[in-house]
Amino acid sequence: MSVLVTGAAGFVGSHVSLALKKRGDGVVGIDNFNNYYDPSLKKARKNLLNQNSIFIVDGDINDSKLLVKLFDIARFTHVMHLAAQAGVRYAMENPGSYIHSNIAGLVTLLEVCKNSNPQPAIVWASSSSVYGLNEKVPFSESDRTDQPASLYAATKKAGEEITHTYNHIYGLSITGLRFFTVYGPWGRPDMAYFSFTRNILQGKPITVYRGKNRVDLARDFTYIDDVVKGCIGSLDTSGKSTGSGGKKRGPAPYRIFNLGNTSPVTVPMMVAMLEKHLKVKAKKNFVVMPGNGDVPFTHANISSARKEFGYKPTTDLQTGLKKFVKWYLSYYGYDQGKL
Ligand SMILES: NC(=O)c1ccc[n+]([C@@H]2O[C@H](COP(=O)([O-])OP(=O)(O)OC[C@H]3O[C@@H](n4cnc5c(N)ncnc54)[C@H](O)[C@@H]3O)[C@@H](O)[C@H]2O)c1
Ligand SMILES: O=C(O)[C@H]1O[C@H](OP(=O)(O)OP(=O)(O)OC[C@H]2O[C@@H](n3ccc(=O)[nH]c3=O)[C@H](O)[C@@H]2O)[C@H](O)[C@@H](O)[C@H]1O
Repeated sequence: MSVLVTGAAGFVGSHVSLALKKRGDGVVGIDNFNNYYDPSLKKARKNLLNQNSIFIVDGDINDSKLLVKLFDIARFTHVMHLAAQAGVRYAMENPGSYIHSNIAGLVTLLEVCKNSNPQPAIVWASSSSVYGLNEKVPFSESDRTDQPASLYAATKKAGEEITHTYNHIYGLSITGLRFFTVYGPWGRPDMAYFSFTRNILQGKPITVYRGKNRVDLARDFTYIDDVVKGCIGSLDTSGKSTGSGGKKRGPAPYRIFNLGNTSPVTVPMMVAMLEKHLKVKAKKNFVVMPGNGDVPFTHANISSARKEFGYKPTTDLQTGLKKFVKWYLSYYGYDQGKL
């Protein structure tokens, strides 16, 4: 297959690009290298991809002319759409960036896909955050998703509805993947496991959020290699888009899958694992979860993805964090000035 990976200099995008290339697929990346977190980490991921003969175009998914050019040259059969403004809490600081990338950028990309020939099949990243404050766990794809707790979640939910209309009207094959708190080597510095590691090594305190009545928060942390397998399984089973030149010729698949780990771990337990691997005790400040878009827990039911493409996560949090810490120390050393 010939795949356009958007957000290829990002955490998940860089891993998926490398895995696709490794098995022989054609891969072209696009990323705008924004400074939501340290762009030098994105550049380092780009260098790694370049060394593996993957080219990343420096551009924005809102640039339709650039996208049309890329589609004309590469005639993509698939799009792995991972470019987005991620992060739950940052939405209160910079709401516009979520609209720019997750809504406007998505529509620009879909418009270009709808008009191209061949019309690609699209697999894109939604989020576990669409389950909002649902209390029934594990979360299944058919559960309600109309009560988002953050603007980030609202834009991902909107993405699910927007992609549905492009499937319905133009016959685009669409697969939305609800990732659950993905972690691992080359990860995102804004995420808790990563920023906690940095602070612990620097001897700085970490803030651990808790629910009311001191209830611990929990996440269905999912290791990057498992998520990559899920992305590739989705691409391989995505079927064909059934339109061309903007005209639908028949029904195309519209699918949504949870890609989680099915074994939630509390945040204090995650911190204890980091302490063990770093061999340093954390200075923990427990704070009641501020009303900033966080949800108390996540837990995926993954039976749909298992049935459809054999998705089966194999890395538990303890093992995955060990691999993350090993990477972190080799990348940053003990010179914490880089972050
Ligand atoms: N990592 C997780 O825990 C997690 C969980 C659920 C969903 N997701 C989703 O998975 C996808 C990948 O997440 P990630 O963790 O790799 O995040 P990331 O921030 O590392 O990667 C996203 C990349 O997209 C790029 N980008 C953002 N806006 C762009 C635009 N307008 N044009 C071009 N490039 C743009 C960024 O520069 C970044 O490199 C995102 O859609 C995210 O919302 C991630
Ligand atoms: O699956 C998703 O859909 C989302 O996954 C991820 O969000 P979250 O699960 O919120 O990850 P993350 O920030 O690492 O916080 C982890 C835990 O640490 C707690 N947390 C966080 C920060 C802090 O300072 N203290 C703290 O206790 C915090 O309360 C939480 O309980 C992605 O970032 C996001 O892009 C989105 O896609």
